Amino acid sequence: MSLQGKVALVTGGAQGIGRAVVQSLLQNSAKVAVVDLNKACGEECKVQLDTEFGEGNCVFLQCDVSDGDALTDTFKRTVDMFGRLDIVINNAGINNEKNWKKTIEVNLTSVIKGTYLALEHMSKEYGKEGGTIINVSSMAAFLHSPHQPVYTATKHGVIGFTRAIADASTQCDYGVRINVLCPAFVDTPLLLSVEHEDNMGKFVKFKDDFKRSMSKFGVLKPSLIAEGMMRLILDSSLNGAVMKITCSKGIHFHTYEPLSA
Ligand SMILES: NC(=O)C1=CN([C@@H]2O[C@H](COP(=O)(O)OP(=O)(O)OC[C@H]3O[C@@H](n4cnc5c(N)ncnc54)[C@H](O)[C@@H]3O)[C@@H](O)[C@H]2O)C=CC1
Ligand SMILES: CCCCCC(=O)CC/C=C/C=C/C=C/[C@@H](O)[C@@H](O)CCCC(=O)O
Repeated sequence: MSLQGKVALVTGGAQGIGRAVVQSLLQNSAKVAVVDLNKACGEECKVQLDTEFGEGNCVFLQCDVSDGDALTDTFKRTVDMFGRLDIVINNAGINNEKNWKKTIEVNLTSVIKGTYLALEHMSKEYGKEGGTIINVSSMAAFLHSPHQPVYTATKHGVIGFTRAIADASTQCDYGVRINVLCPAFVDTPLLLSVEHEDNMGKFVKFKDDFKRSMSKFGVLKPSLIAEGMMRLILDSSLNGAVMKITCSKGIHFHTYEPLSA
């Protein structure tokens, strides 16, 4: 499967799930813009990726995705540098129940903004050639964890927004497929946030329940999430799909009952 000639932008690409996805994209010969707030981690990531895949195939762009103007500029810089845009992964996310407004900005508002920017650069509506967008939600959208009410709300929002805009893409012939990916627990630095009052606020008292939940459901490897992501990128039949990845069922899709009158 070759993505030769394709250009991808991955938010939160410097570590965790985003980084695993960046590696898969490079392995499949895409050019990649690694977009992340963390400058040190992004620069270290770029050095390692250059060593593994050769210089000129990826770029690190520091950006806070919750800053709309900065995100707009980052998309423009990617297209200026690589000449086009074909794949956008809105992946950056945080777990912060204490600063819950920030959680909404990063996990939901920036996904909406990132989708609209992606459409400006890829949609036939704007005279572009089409492409594909994947928004990262979570299995938290299918549970109602008492330990993460706002995180959970943002992940529900990402699914609702993605399914609606995917329908708009079909109806208005954007030529862009838009899908959503919902992983269960994944072995990344994000999981450490449950230990900290700065992240969890008053819900930190539930940290042991959280850990029991991780033991019960298991913890996935980032490489499996990247595998799911590649399926969403390459399967041209998928639009508005809700991919779930869990230890018990692996990569599979959520099905919705058709609405009756
Ligand atoms: N790790 C897990 O168990 C699960 C994670 N997810 C979701 O997957 C996505 C990625 O999570 P992980 O890789 O686990 O997290 P992580 O914390 O390991 O990596 C997230 C990356 O996003 C970057 N980031 C954070 N805020 C940013 C901002 N404002 N602007 C730009 N970059 C920013 C961080 O610097 C970091 O490099 C998130 O949306 C998360 O909610 C979903 C389900 C499970
Ligand atoms: C520390 C904060 C980060 C939050 C991490 C998450 O977003 C992960 C939330 C994970 C929930 C995992 C649930 C897993 C459930 C499954 O094993 C299964 O029982 C659910 C039903 C399967 C299905 O419907 O496909």
